[in-house]
Amino acid sequence: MILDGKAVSEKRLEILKEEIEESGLYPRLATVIVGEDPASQMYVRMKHRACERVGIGSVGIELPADATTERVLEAVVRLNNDPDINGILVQLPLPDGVDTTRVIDAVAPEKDVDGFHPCSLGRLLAGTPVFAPCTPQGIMTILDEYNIPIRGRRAVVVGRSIDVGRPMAVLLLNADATVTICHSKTENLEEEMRRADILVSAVGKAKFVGPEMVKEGATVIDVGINQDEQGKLCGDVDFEAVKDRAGAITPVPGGVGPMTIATLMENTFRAAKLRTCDNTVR
Ligand SMILES: NC(=O)C1=CN([C@@H]2O[C@H](COP(=O)(O)OP(=O)(O)OC[C@H]3O[C@@H](n4cnc5c(N)ncnc54)[C@H](OP(=O)(O)O)[C@@H]3O)[C@@H](O)[C@H]2O)C=CC1
Ligand SMILES: Nc1nc(=O)c2c([nH]1)NC[C@@H]1CN(c3ccc(C(=O)N[C@@H](CCC(=O)O)C(=O)O)cc3)C=[N+]21
Repeated sequence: MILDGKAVSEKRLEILKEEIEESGLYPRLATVIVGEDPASQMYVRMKHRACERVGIGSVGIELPADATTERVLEAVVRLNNDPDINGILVQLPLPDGVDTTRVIDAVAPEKDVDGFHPCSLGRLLAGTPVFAPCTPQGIMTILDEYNIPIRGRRAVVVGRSIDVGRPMAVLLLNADATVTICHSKTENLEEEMRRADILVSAVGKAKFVGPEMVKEGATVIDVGINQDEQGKLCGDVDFEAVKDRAGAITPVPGGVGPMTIATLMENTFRAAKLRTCDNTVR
């Protein structure tokens, strides 16, 4: 079975659009992009388009590639203090000269719709999440939409980044999976991966996952965004070789990627609601 993330994202965006309309709120997202990396510019454009579609206002702050950390922090602080802004997203990666940790830490936790602030990650770990990172949260939505059982199942996450691997493992743990996190120092990686009922690959290498790493019938979630030899967009999973062995699998494109953006919209609406109805964040 193909897990159609694109279709799930369309459905969720339609529901969200109605919810926003009914709420009478006008949520607003600010994006911050530093430099002119074409991929980052494309992602930010996609986010702004999604905002428009569901009735979220958006503003884009663009800073030059040679902006200092202080300059980026200044922009973030201004957005923190702007009562018209509910959500702040600093597009990653930042240029080498900018201290990414300081910038992420500067985002007001109640506006941290990306879920990368240590406060958001800590809450997730504590089991009381407010904003979970969009990519792994979007994956949980796909699993839920397709009724893939998680409780008691063995989940293996390959990758331990702050934005994907770690929060993915915690979300699966919070949903009662038995979770293993693998990374570049893992011994017997293939053996670990083959034990997975739910295998999530967030590595960033084309054709990283072959059929020999996948248990028959496993659910395979492909987070990777890579280019193949022809320069075509592809995931971490050798899709053609794995798809018949997997019980369910996400394609690239059309799998996890669209869910990341849909979840960002959901988080931004939640940020707007939080401000009007409670103050549990911070
Ligand atoms: N679809 C979407 O919405 C999104 C897709 N992505 C994509 O997902 C991929 C991963 O992103 P991200 O987590 O940010 O990337 P990072 O580069 O931050 O993390 C990659 C992880 O893979 C691990 N790794 C690298 N090589 C191996 C190996 N040979 N064996 C086992 N583990 C390995 C690394 O281990 P170690 O920690 O030891 O170095 C690291 O933990 C990328 O392709 C990215 O473009 C990212 C965000 C959103
Ligand atoms: N602060 C921050 N937050 C992020 O969430 C963030 C980020 N920085 N930096 C980069 C990564 C990457 N990312 C993707 C979003 C959508 C698709 C997506 O929609 N992809 C489409 C294909 C798009 C195409 O045609 O290239 C798909 O997979 O079907 C992919 C990747 C968010 N990221």
